[in-house]
Amino acid sequence: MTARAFVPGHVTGFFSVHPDDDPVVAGSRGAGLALSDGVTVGVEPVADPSGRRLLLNGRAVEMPAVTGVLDRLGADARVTAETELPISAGFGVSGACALGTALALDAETAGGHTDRELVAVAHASEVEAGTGLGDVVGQARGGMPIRLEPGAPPQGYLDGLPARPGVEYITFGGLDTAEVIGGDTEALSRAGEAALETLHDSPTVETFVGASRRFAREARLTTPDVETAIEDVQAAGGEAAMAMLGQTVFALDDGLSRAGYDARSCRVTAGATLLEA
Ligand SMILES: Nc1ncnc2c1ncn2[C@@H]1O[C@H](COP(=O)(O)OP(=O)(O)OP(=O)(O)O)[C@@H](O)[C@H]1O
Ligand SMILES: CC(C)(CO)[C@@H](O)C(=O)[O-]
Repeated sequence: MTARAFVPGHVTGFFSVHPDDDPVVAGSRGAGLALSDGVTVGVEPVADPSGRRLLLNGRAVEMPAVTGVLDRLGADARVTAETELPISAGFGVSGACALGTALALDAETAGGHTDRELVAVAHASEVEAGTGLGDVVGQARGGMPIRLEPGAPPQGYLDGLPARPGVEYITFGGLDTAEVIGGDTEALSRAGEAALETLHDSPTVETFVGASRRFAREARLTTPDVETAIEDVQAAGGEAAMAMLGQTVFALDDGLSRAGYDARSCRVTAGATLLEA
């Protein structure tokens, strides 16, 4: 029997970058959505490092965030990840694989870690890999996480919006997260901090989407396809913004399909959890 965990996809609407020498403390502030479209991760312990594999939708891939989790937990395993989400398109698939591996591995090996410790292991591995800063803590919390302080708890501190809206999304292509967060992030972070202030002053779903839309433009991250889709959704009376960090647009409720797009539909959902055997 292999232990399995479900980790929601996580779309960040806006963020600021907060580096630190300690990868548990480093991270981002910002806000996002945990989605019912996510990643189901199974682990099967193996005898030694030569047996380590990550199969993503059946294909052998490299994901340093997952390798980091195995290293930190001192374990060797064959990891299988199944997802309907696009990779590198702003859904935190690597964070989901890291967190799912940590949760399932602990269950499989009766490893004796607490939730908080496993979240810290996955967060630190994701930060070191350079593939995310805030997805893991958002995926662990679920709902509409607001990351008030960067890093994994107890340094990191989250609140959230209690709303659970329907969400649609469409992807026009990927963006290299490591390239963006490894580059000059000063202007981006200023825009992210301003967006967090805006949401703090008016903590509603509509403010979240509006502040995210403004952030994407101020940070100069939108592409022509993304801009057009956002404008089309607004013209049809809906609310949409860009998913960080991908060429992806998300909309509230049926905003994209009402604007004529062939979008995928899901919901805001609860945080990561082990699945029944
Ligand atoms: N087919 C693939 N395309 C892109 N990346 C892949 C693929 N297979 C495996 N990977 C690995 O998956 C990880 C993708 O991380 P990346 O941060 O770009 O995307 P993500 O986790 O889906 O989320 P986000 O876009 O929200 O940052 C990398 O570690 C990369 O090496
Ligand atoms: C950097 C990031 C946008 C990548 O998905 C995310 O991890 C976040 O919000 O910190």
